[in-house]
Amino acid sequence: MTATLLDGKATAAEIKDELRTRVKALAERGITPGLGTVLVGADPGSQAYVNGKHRDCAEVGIASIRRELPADATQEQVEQVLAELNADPACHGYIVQLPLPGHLDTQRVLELIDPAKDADGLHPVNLGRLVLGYPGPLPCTPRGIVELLRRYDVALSGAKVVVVGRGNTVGRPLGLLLTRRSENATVTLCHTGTLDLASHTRAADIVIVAAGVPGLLTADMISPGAVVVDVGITRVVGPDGKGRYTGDVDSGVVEVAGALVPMPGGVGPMTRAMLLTNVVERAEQG
Ligand SMILES: Nc1nc2c(c(=O)[nH]1)N[C@@H](CN(C=O)c1ccc(C(=O)N[C@@H](CCC(=O)O)C(=O)O)cc1)CN2
Repeated sequence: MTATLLDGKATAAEIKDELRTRVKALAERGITPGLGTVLVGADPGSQAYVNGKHRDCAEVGIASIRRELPADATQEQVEQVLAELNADPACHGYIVQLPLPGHLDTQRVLELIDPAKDADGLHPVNLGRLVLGYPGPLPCTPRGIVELLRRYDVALSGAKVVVVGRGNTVGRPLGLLLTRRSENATVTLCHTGTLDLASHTRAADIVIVAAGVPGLLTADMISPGAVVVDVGITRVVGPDGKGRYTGDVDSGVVEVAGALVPMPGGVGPMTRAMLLTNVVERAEQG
């Protein structure tokens, strides 16, 4: 068996088309949605991701608001930028690109984002809303995974899903999303303390790996026909000395799985599309 690839890039393009229509409808009401980004320092990876977010904005008609600070910016300077974005009516949502330089208090910075403008959906208030089942912006990566599976008609209701990884950005909120009544999946959340990981993944209909451990999930760890989602993205240096990104799913899995969300071209593009969706939704709410 060779798995069907679930194409996050094509699906994200489809979502961007839909967003363009919604942005035009907003323009008729005199509203231009605006996404802000806060980048501290000059890490090339972070710069590339922020540039990508602004390219996405331009593609769908969202206004870009860029704030850039030097790597040695003080906590106060960063907090001042957040206060400005919180007060700016043209900014419907914004993100602080992570990771921040080590001398900054990341938790405090993230807590200063106005929860109503939290385009990443990671503010403690919004994660709390997710726990309670209240409406609010959803974390982009978990939302992107659920949306991709939905658009490919992967049945979630009643499915046994194993999520590997308990991080606050992906694993934990994903478990919450998948167990909502609307998704209705049965979720096992595995992590570094899980004994005999393979006994869990082998019993699953869907395995979602967000552990940040290259090649963690191998073909012998899944049941034939299972749906596998690779959320891992780790930078490794090859024998040629060149850097590249690798996922958490070993290349042999494609021969056993029924469907595979690959890395690259799977979850990453969906995450970007969900960021735009959060901003457009916020603008639609007025
Ligand atoms: N505030 C945030 N910071 C960070 C986030 C985030 O969601 N919010 N996530 C990552 C970086 N990131 C977006 O910021 C991001 C990473 C990777 C991709 C992506 O599309 N990856 C490609 C593969 C890699 C490549 O070709 O460059 C893929 O999966 O196809 C998008 C966004 C950390 N910081």
